[in-house]
Amino acid sequence: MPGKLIVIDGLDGSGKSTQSERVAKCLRARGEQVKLISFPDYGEPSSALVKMYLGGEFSDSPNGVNAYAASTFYAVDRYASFKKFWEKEYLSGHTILATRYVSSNAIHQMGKLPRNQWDEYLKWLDDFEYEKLCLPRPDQVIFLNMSRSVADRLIEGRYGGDESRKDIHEKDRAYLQSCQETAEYAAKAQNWRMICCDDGKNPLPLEFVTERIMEKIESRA
Ligand SMILES: Cc1cn([C@H]2C[C@H](O)[C@@H](COP(=O)(O)OP(=O)(O)O)O2)c(=O)[nH]c1=O
Repeated sequence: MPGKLIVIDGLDGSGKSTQSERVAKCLRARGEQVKLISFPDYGEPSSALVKMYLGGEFSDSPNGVNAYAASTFYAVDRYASFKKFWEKEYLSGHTILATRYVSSNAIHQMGKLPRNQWDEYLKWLDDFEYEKLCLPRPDQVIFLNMSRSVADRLIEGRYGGDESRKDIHEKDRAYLQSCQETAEYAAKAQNWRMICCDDGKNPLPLEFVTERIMEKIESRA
């Protein structure tokens, strides 16, 4: 029997990786066999097109690469990761905890399209990644919701003010702002669980957010 696939997603700078590691620890402490995966899979050659895109080799602006083209770069990277690194564990009942997944395409690519094409895009994405590529559907998507201003500060801290280290998404504030809107739209359409991660000024304590995530995971059934 396949295991569980739980996705932790969120906007850039929302603390996904930190929380995924903390949640993996909690699940392991409960005796679950957990494999932690993360997308893009930067350490693997399958992420080459994603790196070219984020590095600005196709265009300086996210909008210079259309939503469908960019989505396929990420989807192919996911496919390679699934086949090489977690298909067996997933099929033999392990819990797979993914930092970002198909949901990230909805959040970060859909906004390149006019709003009246968002439903069509979500339908295409679902069909392409889950039906055609046969990637497993998540049992649960948990979205870490962090105000743009707080996330921006965390991103700045990460790069120490060095603009050149940011990818084309991180450099574009208007684009990042539009991702908040697409995330809220997709979360509603696809029944993601939203967790608020800041008090409007500062991030909430890590332990508090981890507890909220664990509550969502436990109340899944
Ligand atoms: C996994 C994934 C990421 N993305 C975007 C989100 C990010 O802006 C960018 C790189 O992801 P990531 O390195 O996770 O960004 P960060 O560490 O800043 O949170 O790629 C997609 O557009 N589609 C996807 O499927």
